[in-house]
Amino acid sequence: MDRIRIVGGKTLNGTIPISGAKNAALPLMIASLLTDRTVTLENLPRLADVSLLVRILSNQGVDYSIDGRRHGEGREAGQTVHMTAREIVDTTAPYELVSRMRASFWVIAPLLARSGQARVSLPGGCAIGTRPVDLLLMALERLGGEIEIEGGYAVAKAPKGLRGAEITFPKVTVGGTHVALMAAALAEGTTVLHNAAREPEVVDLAELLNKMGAKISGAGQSTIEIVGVARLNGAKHRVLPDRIEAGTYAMAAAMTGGEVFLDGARAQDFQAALDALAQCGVQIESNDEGVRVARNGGPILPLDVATAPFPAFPTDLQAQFMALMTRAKGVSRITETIFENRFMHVQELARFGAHIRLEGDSAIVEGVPALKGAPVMATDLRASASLVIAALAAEGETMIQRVYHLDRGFEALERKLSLCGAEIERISVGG
Ligand SMILES: CC(=O)N[C@H]1[C@@H](OP(=O)(O)OP(=O)(O)OC[C@H]2O[C@@H](n3ccc(=O)[nH]c3=O)[C@H](O)[C@@H]2O)O[C@H](CO)[C@@H](O)[C@@H]1O
Ligand SMILES: C=C(OP(=O)(O)O)C(=O)O
Repeated sequence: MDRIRIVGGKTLNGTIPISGAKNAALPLMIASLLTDRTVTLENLPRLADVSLLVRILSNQGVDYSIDGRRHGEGREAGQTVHMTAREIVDTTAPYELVSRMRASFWVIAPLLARSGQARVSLPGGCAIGTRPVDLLLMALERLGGEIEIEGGYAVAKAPKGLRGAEITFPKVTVGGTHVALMAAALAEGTTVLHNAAREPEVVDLAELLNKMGAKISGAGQSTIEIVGVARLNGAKHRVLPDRIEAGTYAMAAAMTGGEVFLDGARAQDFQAALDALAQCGVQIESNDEGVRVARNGGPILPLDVATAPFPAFPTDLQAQFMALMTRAKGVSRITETIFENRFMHVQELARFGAHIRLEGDSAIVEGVPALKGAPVMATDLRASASLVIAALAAEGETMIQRVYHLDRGFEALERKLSLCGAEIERISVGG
């Protein structure tokens, strides 16, 4: 199992190319099941989750080819994938694969919409809470799906096809919104989603679906209207830049000091996080090309933040921000409102000498003058990123174990950071 070794204390300076977003790439790939024509996705990140989803989709009948390799000056070019599901050969998505990744459960929507049936294992994913799928199933049932849970699988049928409906989500759900968009795109009649997720990844999926011939309006707002169509076509689409990757490197640069340009990042996609950094004393500038983040000498100021659905501060940057606050000049309170168990990083950050105590859904972080390197263990994807950020600023050596969590969502992390001056290497253990 690989480990990552970091010797802290170097400032970060340079340019970091931002990859395509994992959380956009996954639903975009799944949308290829909705048509017998070719869906081409550019700027696909090289991530473990993407490879796993390719395996799941190919079981279901998606033929794929991938091209595009690294080019020029150390920049990532992203990959281009062509996906064609001429026919659905298997409407089952098995436990062995779906239990490893939350988003793969979303295949239930295109399978049901296109084939009238689906049998999909209940999902897995990061251990950050119970993560039920009741709202996803509620949306499909509102559209006419009949669903039972049998042997750990959601077994869905739509013998009379799907039909448009009014769907009100009692809670904002990204996955629920993705599933409803895909199913409603091929339903008969009009669907209106109320209290839909407004995340940029939802907008990206709606854009692809519209290029495929869907009639979706309002994506990015709380109310989305979908006029169903009988069939969808192929299309070409570029995966949007990863706002969580960009936010993570912004926090890394804020932590170490220095100046980093996040090449390709779109400030509007993570404005709440950039605003928080600005309040912590970090200089932020953005333009059409990307976002510049700098902290030259001044202290890190403490700040209270609470996670909430977009456009508020994202839960996927909570752990990274907590790492930054461990070095702030004062006390900050970080409140997690999305997932009930997303504080696994607290006990690992304590190994660096951080002072953090939990009070219900909040972490109270008392900044310390210095962190010290330590052996630590990654517990989930974004928690792992928080350990990298702490290690970059800690005195001495840190060894991070279980880095397969990082490989789910950060493309070429060591390379991107070392090109900016970090002392970081991957140690492959056992070949
Ligand atoms: C692959 C992907 O895009 N993952 C993201 C997606 O996850 P995901 O789509 O799983 O997250 P949701 O937005 O659905 O979850 C939000 C909240 O709703 C709850 N809920 C959700 C569905 C449901 O049927 N019932 C229910 O109660 C969840 O437990 C959670 O408390 O959005 C999360 C919130 O921004 C991010 O942290 C994840 O990185
Ligand atoms: C929680 C995450 O991913 P997933 O929903 O795939 O578990 C994440 O991207 O931070």
